[in-house]
Amino acid sequence: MSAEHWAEGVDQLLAEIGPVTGASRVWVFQLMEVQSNAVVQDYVFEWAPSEHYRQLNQNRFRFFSSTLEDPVYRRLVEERQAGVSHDFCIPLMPQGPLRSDLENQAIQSTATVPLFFNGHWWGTLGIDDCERPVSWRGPGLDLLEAVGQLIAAALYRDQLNHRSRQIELFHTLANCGVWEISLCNGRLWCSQSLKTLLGYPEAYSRVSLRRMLARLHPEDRAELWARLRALWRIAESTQFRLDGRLRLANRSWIWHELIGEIQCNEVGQPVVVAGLVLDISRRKQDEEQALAASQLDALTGALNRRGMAQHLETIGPATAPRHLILLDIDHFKQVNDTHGHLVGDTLLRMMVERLRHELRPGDGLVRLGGEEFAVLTSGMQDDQALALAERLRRCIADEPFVVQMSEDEPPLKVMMSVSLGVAGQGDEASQATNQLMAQADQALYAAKHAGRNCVLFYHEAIESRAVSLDSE
Ligand SMILES: Nc1nc2c(ncn2[C@@H]2O[C@H](COP(=O)(O)OP(=O)(O)OP(=O)(O)O)[C@@H](O)[C@H]2O)c(=O)[nH]1
Repeated sequence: MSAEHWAEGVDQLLAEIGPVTGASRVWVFQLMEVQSNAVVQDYVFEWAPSEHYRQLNQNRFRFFSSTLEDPVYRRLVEERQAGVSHDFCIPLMPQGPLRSDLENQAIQSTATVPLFFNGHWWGTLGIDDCERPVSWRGPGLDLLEAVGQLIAAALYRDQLNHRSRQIELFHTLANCGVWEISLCNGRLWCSQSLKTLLGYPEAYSRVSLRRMLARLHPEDRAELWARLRALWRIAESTQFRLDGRLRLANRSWIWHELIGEIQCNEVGQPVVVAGLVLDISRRKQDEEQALAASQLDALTGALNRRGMAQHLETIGPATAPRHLILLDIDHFKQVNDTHGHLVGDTLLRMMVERLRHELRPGDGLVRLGGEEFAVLTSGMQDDQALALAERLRRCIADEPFVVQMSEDEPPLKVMMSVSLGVAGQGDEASQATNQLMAQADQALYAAKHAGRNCVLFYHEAIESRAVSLDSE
């Protein structure tokens, strides 16, 4: 009987034994509920040689309830629950409700076999003969019992198939695999979905633990061992979670969460480690994007102060001279006052674009706030940093910004300029960033003082400021 088409299989089976027995009807009732004074059943399968004998579609057999008030019927039910088969030749039955009920259905003889599933009475397989008052005991009942066992086996297989389909579906939907390692013999078992994920063919019999661990990123493998060793010492059933990168069939490293449980035997010895592997690449991507976004200025896309701290951490303690260029837009208030804040915002964005073009990928462009920016560079000599600052000044001042706010209005041409102060860390790699910032700020202040739209290096700034203070 095909387990995939369990119901069709039962229909076919009934249709095969029906003609062989010459019966008027072969049927299956499914038990719904045994109440204190009644049994509720449903008529679920039927074979009959002609329409005349059909009962399945009659409304009275839909979830029909049979009372247990009749002691004969009550005993019949108790015996069915105990797995007993029955056969009745109706004219030979004692008078009573059961006989009347069978006579009302024009049954002359009948045989029934209880169907068991998971140790419980699941339903009843029956055969009715409306023409012959014969005894079904012997080969007839034996055949019915064999068929009953086939149906129960098919039911069981169907449920197992159903469960394994559900589990595989769950694995697929949840993007997860299941594994289990026996600590007694080091054997690994893994689910079909995990094998597929790792690129093993469906029929592959066993993935070795060594191969599986080789798929885990070396850093994460070390972390896994450290965790397991720590848990080992506690020696009690306990769970752990670890984010790790798995190398998949396509050789890409994909973030997964390993959720495992150490199971101990009765004397507290770890015997099994089992768990799940969940694809968390989407979550990791979202986290990385959120982190990156939290380090960027929302208006211009330049780094914000948090991003600047991260950038400084990434380049580490400077091995090569590091420079900080502070840049402040000249008379930006006037720009806002003349053209409005929206135009001001657009100009800020366009300005950042222009500055980016002059920078190398490793340089950090930071919006410190308002119309003040910083550029962090490393690997340059003082004169190179000064030249870069000068290029930055020119890229803003030399060309007007063309702003098209709406299609109905002509484009605006806005000239802008910036003042810049540069400070260098020189060979003193230990110089703190805020000290560098303070020096660049002094240079910027001096550049503003010197008439704006110019670049001053920290030392020059001091001198020029001294000169200008002298002349004041
Ligand atoms: N459109 C716009 N304007 C901003 C933003 N942040 C700050 N500003 C404006 O930038 C202007 C800064 O003005 P000030 O500090 O007086 O400086 P300034 O007019 O550029 O003059 P100097 O720096 O002395 O050359 C103010 O009008 C702020 O409103 C922003 O995000 N968008």
